[in-house]
Amino acid sequence: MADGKLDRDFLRSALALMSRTDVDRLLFVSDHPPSPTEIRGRPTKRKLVYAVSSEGIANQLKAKKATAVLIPPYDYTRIEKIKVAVVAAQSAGLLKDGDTVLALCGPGDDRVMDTLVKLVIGSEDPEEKIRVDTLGLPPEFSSQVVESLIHTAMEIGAEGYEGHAVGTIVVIGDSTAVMEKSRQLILNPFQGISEAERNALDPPIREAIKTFSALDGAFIIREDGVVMAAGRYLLSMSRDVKLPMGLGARHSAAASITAESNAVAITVSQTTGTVRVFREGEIALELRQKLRRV
Ligand SMILES: Nc1ncnc2c1ncn2[C@@H]1O[C@H](COP(=O)(O)OP(=O)(O)OP(=O)(O)O)[C@@H](O)[C@H]1O
Repeated sequence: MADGKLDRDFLRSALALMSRTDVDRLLFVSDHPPSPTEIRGRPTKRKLVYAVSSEGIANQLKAKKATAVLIPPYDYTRIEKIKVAVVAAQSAGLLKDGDTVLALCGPGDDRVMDTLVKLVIGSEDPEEKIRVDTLGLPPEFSSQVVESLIHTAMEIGAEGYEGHAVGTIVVIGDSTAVMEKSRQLILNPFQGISEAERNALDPPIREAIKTFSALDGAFIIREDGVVMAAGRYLLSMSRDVKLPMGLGARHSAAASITAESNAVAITVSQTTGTVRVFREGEIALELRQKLRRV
């Protein structure tokens, strides 16, 4: 049976592994950072990256010269939380291909850490269950745009719209081709708004995306975050896609558009709330929810 001492020893052992030269980063995925006494004197604390779900905690850590990234505050499984934290750290430029990362997290509110995962960024090993590396975005993409839209998708999956589960597709990049391969289903709510005022990097625009996710059709977004349209029906029906059984028209349309263009598509399943990122006709990242709130 676990007791407090075992938990403390587990944490200490994980922190001790950080000092190995073949470990590049330790991702500490929790809103409860270890106490200063646990960290004090560890020469390798610069390898520590905290992934926290509140801006307040992130700011406190940054004030202490620690490195912190923000992840959405939803109750995902441990592995999903680690995946999101890795995406956030990658997008902040804290991880690079080939880095060996240890990620620590726990269940629920993460007071007790009980899971330690080792992963290599960019590894193609099919045995590796965490495939965040395969996102491998082309250089024209802003990882900040993609990451913030993944977070928005997770919020849509967790919260829905006014208590109802909703699903949606967000297509990012290669927007001229994507517009050609889609048609308008409803009036485009973003039409007539200047480019500067419809960028998904702005929180109010992401809020608008959450609201409009209740409408039918897909969002089309340029690499730099400018929202080109909402309510688009994707016309692509590529045979060149790999989809697991059980996924329907929405996921197939998202996979197809990425097979037929250089775009990336993020889907939120209305049925399960699962967020998937598609690239080149395949799922590159899958984030399942532990508990649905709607
Ligand atoms: N080609 C398309 N372009 C844009 N939206 C689409 C397209 N095809 C389907 N959808 C949207 O997906 C919705 C759900 O379709 P379906 O149930 O077949 O998808 P699914 O892949 O099983 O996804 P979910 O898990 O959300 O149910 C449709 O009502 C429609 O709003």
